[in-house]
Amino acid sequence: MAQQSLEKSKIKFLLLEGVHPSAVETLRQSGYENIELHQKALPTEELKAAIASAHFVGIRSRTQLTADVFEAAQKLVAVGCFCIGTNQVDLGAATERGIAVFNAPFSNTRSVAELVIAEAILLLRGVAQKNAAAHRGQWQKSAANSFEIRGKKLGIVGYGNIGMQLGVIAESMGMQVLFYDVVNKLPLGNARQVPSLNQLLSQADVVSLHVPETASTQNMIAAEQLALMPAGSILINASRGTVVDIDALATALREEKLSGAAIDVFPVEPRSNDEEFVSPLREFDNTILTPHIGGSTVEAQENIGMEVAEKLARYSDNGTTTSAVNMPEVALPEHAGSHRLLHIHHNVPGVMSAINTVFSENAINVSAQYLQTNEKVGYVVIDIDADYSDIALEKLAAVDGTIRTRVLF
Ligand SMILES: NC(=O)C1=CN([C@@H]2O[C@H](COP(=O)(O)OP(=O)(O)OC[C@H]3O[C@@H](n4cnc5c(N)ncnc54)[C@H](O)[C@@H]3O)[C@@H](O)[C@H]2O)C=CC1
Ligand SMILES: O=C(O)C(=O)COP(=O)(O)O
Repeated sequence: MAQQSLEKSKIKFLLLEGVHPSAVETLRQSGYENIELHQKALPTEELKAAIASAHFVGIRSRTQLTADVFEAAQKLVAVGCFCIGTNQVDLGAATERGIAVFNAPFSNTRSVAELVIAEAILLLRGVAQKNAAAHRGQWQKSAANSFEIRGKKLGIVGYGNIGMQLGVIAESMGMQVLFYDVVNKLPLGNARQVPSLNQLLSQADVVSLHVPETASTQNMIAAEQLALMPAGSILINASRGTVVDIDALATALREEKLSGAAIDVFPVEPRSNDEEFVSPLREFDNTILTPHIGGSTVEAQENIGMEVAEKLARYSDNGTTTSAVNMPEVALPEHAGSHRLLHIHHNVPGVMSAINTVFSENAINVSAQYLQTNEKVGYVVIDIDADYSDIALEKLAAVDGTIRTRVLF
């Protein structure tokens, strides 16, 4: 597919799921006015209709961008996930179509870590069930089974940006921090990496999950793993709903194996605030259930809005892919005075030499060239004299292995 440079007024941004107004403000400051905003995720058919004319789409965790949806999105250049997780996007399908996907890898980590600390304190004090009882008129003043977090062991599964931040805060409050991760990680403070999930589960008073949704994390915590946890321990999940077998967790709570749980993400989540929340966990007073709000703070959403909108605007303006999750990363200078060709191709032998032949055979002078590849895709950016960009775009689009070309004026 070859795309001509468009005037900014013609470039359409479709922003879904109530992304923060800071995103709109950032896009406007970059000169983009054609912005369609929706406060909710759209049902699939409406999504396909809206995305058909969009060059950029902004989503959060709810909107599923499947291959089928991408098929309807023939003009789409890039996706902005205004969140951390990108599991809701079929990244393979996006890459095959040369659609860059961006996210906000840091902006809501602190919000998640703070929520987890709060939940650990509330659950160790039995506040969830005492609060529920008080709402029913029962007065449960007692110190039985009520503990400080100081000195307790926190087991973090997935020691990435959130897990590490959580560990630092927990340690400053006197907790001992253990973590399990598939990668060897530098432990911050006095945290200690343990070699297996089972070792972590068998000794932690509080287990908190911070892994992404992948095949390896699917039902990572099921009956067998719950059985390893010490009696009276606590499970917190603010990662993805697929990581915990929710029926097994319900059984562990019913059998009073765990003294409580805090769950923010669910295998099936309501599509909007108007839909009923259905879960086997609703019956348990000692379980804090939150509607996927780990990253939903004013601070996080405002920062995410600016961060992801800036990435989309930069990619639109000059082709920069810094921090794209599915494309080779290229940080580009401005290209005043020249036209810029962007070429995304399958990373197979012969494509670069065919591209260079286009310029040598047509006597087109290249003023700058930038290339990055990952195992699947190559991304080359070529600045040339304005007079030659039409012919170069046409010839580049015909090179074998081309996924997408675009020219920027
Ligand atoms: N509840 C909410 O609102 C939010 C939920 N999240 C979720 O939290 C997840 C984690 O976020 P970050 O810490 O920023 O991600 P990250 O990518 O920085 O860290 C994830 C860590 O998990 C590890 N990991 C991956 N597979 C593993 C496995 N099978 N076993 C053990 N460790 C494994 C990785 O090596 C990495 O260290 C996100 O992917 C997202 O799904 C993120 C933000 C808000
Ligand atoms: O950042 C993430 O991965 C989250 O889960 C937050 O999702 P949200 O933007 O609140 O739909």
